[in-house]
Amino acid sequence: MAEKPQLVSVSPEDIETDECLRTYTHIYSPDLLIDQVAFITGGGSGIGFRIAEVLMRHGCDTVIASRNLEKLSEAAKKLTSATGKRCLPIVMDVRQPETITSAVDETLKTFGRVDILINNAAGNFLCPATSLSFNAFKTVMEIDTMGTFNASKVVFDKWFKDHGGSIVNISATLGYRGQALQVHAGSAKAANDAMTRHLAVEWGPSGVRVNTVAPGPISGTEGYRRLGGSLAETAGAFRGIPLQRAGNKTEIAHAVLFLASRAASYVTGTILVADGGAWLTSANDMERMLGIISSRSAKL
Ligand SMILES: CC/C=C\C/C=C\C/C=C\C/C=C\C/C=C\C/C=C\C=C\C(=O)SCCNC(=O)CCNC(=O)[C@H](O)C(C)(C)COP(=O)(O)OP(=O)(O)OC[C@H]1O[C@@H](n2cnc3c(N)ncnc32)[C@H](O)[C@@H]1OP(=O)(O)O
Ligand SMILES: NC(=O)C1=CN([C@@H]2O[C@H](COP(=O)(O)OP(=O)(O)OC[C@H]3O[C@@H](n4cnc5c(N)ncnc54)[C@H](OP(=O)(O)O)[C@@H]3O)[C@@H](O)[C@H]2O)C=CC1
Repeated sequence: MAEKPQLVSVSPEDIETDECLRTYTHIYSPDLLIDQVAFITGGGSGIGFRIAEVLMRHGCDTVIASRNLEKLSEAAKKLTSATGKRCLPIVMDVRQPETITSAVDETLKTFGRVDILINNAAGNFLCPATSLSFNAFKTVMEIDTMGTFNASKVVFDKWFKDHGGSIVNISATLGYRGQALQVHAGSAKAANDAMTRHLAVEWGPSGVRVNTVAPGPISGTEGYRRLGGSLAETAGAFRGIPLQRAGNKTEIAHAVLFLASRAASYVTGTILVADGGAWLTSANDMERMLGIISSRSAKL
C-alpha cells in the first residue's frame, strides 16, 4: 500500500518561537524586493515578525511598528542579524493617527521611501457576545479596523499617492461561517475585507494595489495562544481542516510576499485565503473546542 503523504508545513523547523528561521529556502528570487522598504504594523512578534523576516530575505529593508519599544528593538536586532538588511523599530499605536504620522515621517527620513504597507496589528480574545462590554467591542474595532484605515491613509497621503505602492492587510477566515466567541474580531475583519475592495478601487489609479491575506489558525503566536490554539491542537480540533493541521507563520508570510511584490502586479482588491481549507468544512470540531475552551476559562 502506498504510504500516506505527510502533511508537513513548508518549514517544519518553524516552531513556536519568535526566533528567525534556522534554515530558509527561497521560493522567489532573493532580490525580488531589492531596494524597497516595507512598513509592518505589529512586526515585532508573531506573524508580523515572520513577514518582516521573509520580506527582508527577499531584499528589502523594513520598519516594524507597534507599542512596545523593548520588544521591537530586540526583534529588529534579530531580523538584521539573520538577513543582513536594515530594520527600524518605531513605537506607534495604530489607534492614534498622530503616532502613525510621526512613524511614517521617521521612515521617510531614514529610508527615503516606503513601497509596502502590511496592516498586521490586531487585538483579540475569546468572549461570548453576552459578556462582551461595549468598550471591548469598540476596542477591537479601533485596533483592527480603524487601525488598518489609519495606517493606510497616512502612508497613502505621505507617499503612495505620488509614488504608488502595495498594501497587504491581514484578515482571518474565522468570521466566514460565523463563529461563537468572536463577534468583535469577526466583525472587525469583515469590515477590513470590505475596506480592501473599496481602497483598491479608489487608489488603483494612483498605482496602489490593496490586497488581503486571510489566515486560519496559525501556530506559534500570542494570538494563537490567547484563542486556545495549543489546547485545540492537543485535543485534535484541527483534524477537521482539509489539510488537517494549523498553519505556520512562514506560510502566511509567503502569501503576503506574493501579494506585496511585483509577482502580483495585476492583482488588487483580492483576498487570498490561507487557512488549509478550514472555513470550507463543517465547523463542528472547532465549535466543540470553543465550547471546551470557554468552559475552562472565562478570560484567556
Ligand atoms: C478558520 C478557523 C478559525 C478559527 C478556528 C476556531 C476555533 C478553533 C478553536 C480554538 C482556537 C484555536 C486557534 C486560534 C484560531 C484562530 C485565531 C484567529 C484570530 C486571531 C487573531 C489574533 O490573534 S489578533 C492578535 C492577538 N493579540 C493581541 O490581542 C495582542 C494585543 N492585545 C491587546 O492589546 C489587548 O488584549 C486588547 C485587545 C484588549 C487591547 O488592550 P487595551 O487597549 O489595553 O484594552 P483594555 O483596557 O485592556 O480592554 C478594553 C476593553 O476590553 C475588555 N477586555 C479585554 N480583554 C478581554 C477579554 N479577554 N475578554 C473580555 N473582555 C476583555 C476590557 O475589559 C475592556 O472593557 P471594559 O468594558 O472593562 O472597559
Ligand atoms: N495567529 C492566528 O491564528 C491568526 C492570526 N490572525 C491575524 O494575524 C495578525 C497577527 O496576529 P498574531 O501574530 O497571531 O498575534 P500577535 O499578538 O503576536 O501580534 C499582534 C501584534 O499587533 C501589535 N499590536 C496590537 N495592538 C496594537 C496597536 N494598538 N498598535 C500597534 N500595534 C499593535 C502587537 O504588538 P504590541 O503589543 O507591541 O503593540 C503585536 O506585535 C493579526 O492581524 C491577527 O488577527 C488571523 C487569523 C489567525
